[in-house]
Amino acid sequence: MLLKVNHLEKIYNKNKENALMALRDISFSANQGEFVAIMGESGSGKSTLLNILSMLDDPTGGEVFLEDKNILSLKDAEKADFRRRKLGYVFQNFNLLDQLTVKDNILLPLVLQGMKAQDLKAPLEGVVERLGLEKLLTKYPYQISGGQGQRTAIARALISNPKLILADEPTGALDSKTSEELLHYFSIINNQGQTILMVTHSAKAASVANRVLFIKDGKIFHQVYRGQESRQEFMSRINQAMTLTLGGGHLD
Ligand SMILES: Nc1ncnc2c1ncn2[C@@H]1O[C@H](COP(=O)(O)OP(=O)(O)OP(=O)(O)O)[C@@H](O)[C@H]1O
Repeated sequence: MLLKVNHLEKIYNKNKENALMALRDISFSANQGEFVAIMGESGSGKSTLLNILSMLDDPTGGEVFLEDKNILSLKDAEKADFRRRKLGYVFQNFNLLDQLTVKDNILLPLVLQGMKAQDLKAPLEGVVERLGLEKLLTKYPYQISGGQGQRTAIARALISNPKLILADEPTGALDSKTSEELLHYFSIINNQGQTILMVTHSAKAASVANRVLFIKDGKIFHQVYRGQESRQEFMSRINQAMTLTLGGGHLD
């Protein structure tokens, strides 16, 4: 088991008048190599969950294990190091730095880890080849398209060879053609063994995952597995499950 989440609870402003329970009893796990999508309506707790898994925020209860390590028990210095080595991030707005070239953006996580210049070449070449970025390396983020920016962001997420990639609405700012391109790359890296956890509003995006978790009112309401279904079949099942999740229906 790569990731194990046990009874996660998050109460914002705990013990205050305006306390709000954003996550109430979230438990799930993910195997190495799985591609899990997380869906749920606005305010259901998706970002809260992702922030906790990203180690940017602490829960008020529960446990998170990554490779059998309880990430919530780490001290701050260990936490920063663990995040850099084990996790990769892809955000909706890419978060590329405009003052750095594509190449330097991709290398940033390794530079922050303190890796020596001569050790950067091999990992750079690996991700550049996987994502077809050879011709873009000397360009700046404002000189490339949205899809190219998102591919750069994936390369940056992959370069430290993370155990888990966390993606927050990665197609949110892309048109449908570019979204498909991004999802195609996600599928490729997943087929190569990369574990991915992706929050999305889009059934189309979720349909490239192996499994979709539906969150409602801070709890996991339902999950669907793709199995042997075609992407189209899986997408229609995701849409049905989404309707039930939104409509407050009961599931068997
Ligand atoms: N820092 C915070 N302080 C207090 N309440 C918060 C905070 N962040 C989120 N919340 C509340 O927690 C609940 C869950 O929010 P969250 O952002 O996790 O939902 P979401 O599913 O990601 O929504 P969206 O799809 O709109 O991004 C919401 O009711 C939200 O208002």
